[in-house]
Amino acid sequence: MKEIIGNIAKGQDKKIGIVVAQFNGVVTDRLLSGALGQLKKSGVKDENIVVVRVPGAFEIARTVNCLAQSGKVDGIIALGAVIRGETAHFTYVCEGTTSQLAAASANGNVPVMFGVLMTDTVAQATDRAGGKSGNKGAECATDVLEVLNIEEQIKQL
Ligand SMILES: Nc1c(NC[C@H](O)[C@H](O)[C@H](O)CO)[nH]c(=O)[nH]c1=O
Ligand SMILES: CC(=O)[C@@H](O)COP(=O)(O)O
Repeated sequence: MKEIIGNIAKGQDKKIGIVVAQFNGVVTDRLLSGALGQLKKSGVKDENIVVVRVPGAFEIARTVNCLAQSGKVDGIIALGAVIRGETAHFTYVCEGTTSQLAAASANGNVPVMFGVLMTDTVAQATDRAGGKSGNKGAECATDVLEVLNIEEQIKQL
């Protein structure tokens, strides 16, 4: 019986793309900082990271697909912060972003980590961007390296 589990220590040669929404930039900048810090801690070289800034969460998926099809990266981290307002817009931004990113990761050329916060309050978002609930960007950095290592091991079966 063979068992495969991801090893993030094997990420040094990987090229990672980060697509980050600028909407709620106070939060998304902290997500980005968490992701960059964890990638560096895991040995990913600075020259192997590309950061693409898009207006809002709804624009992330298209840019993720563009980056995935470019062949320039091995994995992608999608970062954003969608915070509920007064109208139904929140629901449709969340639904559209989630479904498109899920499809991009499942069907695309490279794994895509889902680091788009979807919260009812600013406090919930800041708690998850380096606050008491951790940093979703840092989590995604660990996760993308784990997935890439898993897929390398599968190819060697
Ligand atoms: N309300 C939030 C948005 N809204 C903007 C959309 O994401 C999109 O940029 C616009 O509808 C144009 O297509 N975006 C966020 O990232 N976070 C929000 O809370
Ligand atoms: C998630 C959103 O698009 C939201 O911030 C927009 O706010 P509102 O629903 O009050 O227009």
